[in-house]
Amino acid sequence: MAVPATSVVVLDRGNNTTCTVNLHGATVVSWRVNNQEQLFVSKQSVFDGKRPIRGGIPIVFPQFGPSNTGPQHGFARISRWELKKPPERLPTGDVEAMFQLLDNEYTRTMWNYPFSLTYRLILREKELHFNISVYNPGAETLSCNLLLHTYFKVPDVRRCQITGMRGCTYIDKRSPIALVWNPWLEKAKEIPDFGEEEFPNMVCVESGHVTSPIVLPPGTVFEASQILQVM
Ligand SMILES: O=P(O)(O)OC[C@H]1O[C@H](O)[C@H](O)[C@@H](O)[C@@H]1O
Repeated sequence: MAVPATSVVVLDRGNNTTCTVNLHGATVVSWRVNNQEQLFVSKQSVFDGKRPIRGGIPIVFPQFGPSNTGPQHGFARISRWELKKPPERLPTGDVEAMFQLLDNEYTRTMWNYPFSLTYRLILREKELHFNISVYNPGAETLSCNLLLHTYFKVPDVRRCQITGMRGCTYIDKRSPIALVWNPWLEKAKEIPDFGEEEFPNMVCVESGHVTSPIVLPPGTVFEASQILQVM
């Protein structure tokens, strides 16, 4: 049986509140709350099961940025993930699903370590909860980055305010926990899977562990979580 290049899993909470996950990268490609889309996906994004999806929430692992041995931002966003637990309604009415990525021949060519990544999503009435964990089942210590590269859909980035950064040191490009990115016009022109007229409609607020590596001794797990909420 032919396996489709990309396929999606939908968490449906009712009341036009849904979350759609593409198994290519376990990329959340849509989050609708009362039918209002919250995430940006470029019209130029290519769904060929090879390239990363340009938008939604790609998962950056095992490294942020370029690498000598593998693709930019790692292979998790271009690997096909398994659906570990299909969407299930919880007693609260919320909907939960789980995804998993294990090391395989392909990942071993770029990063020769065993690992298990587990991604758990819970869709609530106005919130989306993310839990992601990296487990090291091997005998060697692992060192990696992990980040959720969230592309928010906004009416006009030039009129956007991102709060909660007060007191943070501003470093152009990187910070240990949160990164804000928009290509703006010139860079947008250079990105093949991004329309140059689209930059006002998105802003990435990325949370993760990128400036220093996550160090995982054998048999240990690193867990991170993120909650998105519509006010
Ligand atoms: O084009 P990509 O590989 O998806 O990377 C998109 C962007 O990701 C991050 O936000 C980096 O800080 C940017 O430098 C990079 O351009």
